Amino acid sequence: MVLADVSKVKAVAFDLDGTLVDSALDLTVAVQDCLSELGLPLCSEEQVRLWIGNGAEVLMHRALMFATSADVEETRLAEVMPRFKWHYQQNLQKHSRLYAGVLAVLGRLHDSGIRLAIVTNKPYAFTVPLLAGFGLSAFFSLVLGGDSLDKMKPDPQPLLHLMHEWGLKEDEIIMVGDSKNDILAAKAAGIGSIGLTYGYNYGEDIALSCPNAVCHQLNDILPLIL
Ligand SMILES: O=C(O)COP(=O)(O)O
Ligand SMILES: [Mg+2]
Repeated sequence: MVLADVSKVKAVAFDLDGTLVDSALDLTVAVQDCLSELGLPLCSEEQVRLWIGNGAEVLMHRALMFATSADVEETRLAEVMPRFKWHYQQNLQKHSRLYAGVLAVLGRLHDSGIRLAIVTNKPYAFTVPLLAGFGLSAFFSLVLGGDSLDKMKPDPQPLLHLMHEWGLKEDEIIMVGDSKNDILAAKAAGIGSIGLTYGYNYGEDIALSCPNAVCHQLNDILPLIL
């Protein structure tokens, strides 16, 4: 590593999907329910894993493009989104699972006095119940969804907002995530990042985005931060 001076790190911004929660199967089921209602061909979980990363609307846009083999009008997407949201809300947590070590790692950081935030591209309305359902709410004093501000990752806006809210300098916070959007957002905000290899990153190697460190399991971030 790596991070310039870990002794300065006071806060960690965590990504959610592909970092703390493996949510791909529940997202797949919601996408498939929508496609099925529309009489369109279904997609696979493998495909959905490649489409996750830019929020629910882009996910559904990619699914519709695949299923219709055509570009998707904004109006069509706007009609479908309420159905996607309805389906996903029914089964936010049916198949989703925490990745190995999540509770222990968050507990350790929290107990060490590190402030924790969620900075996800997942819509806020799904993020809050999912965190609650997995017993994670108490770890996070700030939760930003993909629709909480004007812009989402890879734009730095959510991270800059968090740093402003908590009065943090660039070397006092790091971003931990599975996607190049997390690493790009961190770089644009001027902060360090740790890339995780087990999540969803459009089928690409997270190392190609040049995070400050790459970890294969969440547990491995602890010695880099504490
Ligand atoms: O919902 C998405 O597309 C990605 O969510 P994430 O930012 O938590 O990975
Ligand atoms: Mg992610």
